[in-house]
Amino acid sequence: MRIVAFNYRDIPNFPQSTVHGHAGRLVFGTLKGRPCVCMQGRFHLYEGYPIQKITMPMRIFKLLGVETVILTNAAGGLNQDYKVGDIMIIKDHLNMPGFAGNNPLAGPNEERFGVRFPCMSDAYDRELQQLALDVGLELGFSDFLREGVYCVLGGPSFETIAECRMLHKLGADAVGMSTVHEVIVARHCGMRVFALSLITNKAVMDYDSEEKANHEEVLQTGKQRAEQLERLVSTIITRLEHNNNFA
Ligand SMILES: O=P(O)(O)O[C@H]1O[C@H](CO)[C@@H](O)[C@H]1O
Ligand code: HPA
Repeated sequence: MRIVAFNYRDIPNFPQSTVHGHAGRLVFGTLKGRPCVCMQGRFHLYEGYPIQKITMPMRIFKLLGVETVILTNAAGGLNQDYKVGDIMIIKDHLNMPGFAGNNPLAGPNEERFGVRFPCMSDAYDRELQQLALDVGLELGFSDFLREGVYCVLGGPSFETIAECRMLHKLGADAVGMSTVHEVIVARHCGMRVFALSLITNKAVMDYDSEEKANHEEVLQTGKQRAEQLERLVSTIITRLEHNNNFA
């Protein structure tokens, strides 16, 4: 397989990755014969970037002709049935920064990308969710494959116990600091979206608990499930309709 990779620092106006574990490269290649572009590292609000900068890659992908975006993230499990290592197909989201007016589409609307008031009730493509469930079953992943609601916060501090309890009551199954802004911009410009959370740690919900959320555990769980996540995503891609480019 031939790949061509660009360091983010060599791409004019591209943000830089500042998070440990994010390589900071844009990689072009083929996955099982399908052309794709892959971000090795994304951007977060807590890095200090304006929300429009965080999501700029989505519009670049649109201009490159990408039709389907596949997003993955690490997240803390709020749903008490979830275990560390579970993979959650995201079926919906809670956009907490958005409640406070921090939405990547705020400001003048870019009409060449999409409408002023885009619908978000269909943000996560239902056919792709079903495809992921089918592929998960085939691969023998059903025991650790879930479907749920992802909630984004600004970070970088992890949540307090009271915050975790509140988010769970509001209907969130997992919490993280990314993805939702990218989804909003990708949907605004009409790309299909599929997203997965790897439950890297359990959100602490109990004052008697000795557990503490930490980035090392997040990275470690990511490494442990990397191979299965790769198989799941690459098999999903092979089943996408022909001529469907993706990021
Ligand atoms: O959402 P991704 O980028 O996968 O990473 C998650 O893990 C980091 C915290 O450990 C935060 O960046 C959080 O958003
Ligand atoms: N909270 C927020 N973001 C996260 C977590 C968490 O517990 N785990 C990985 N990213």
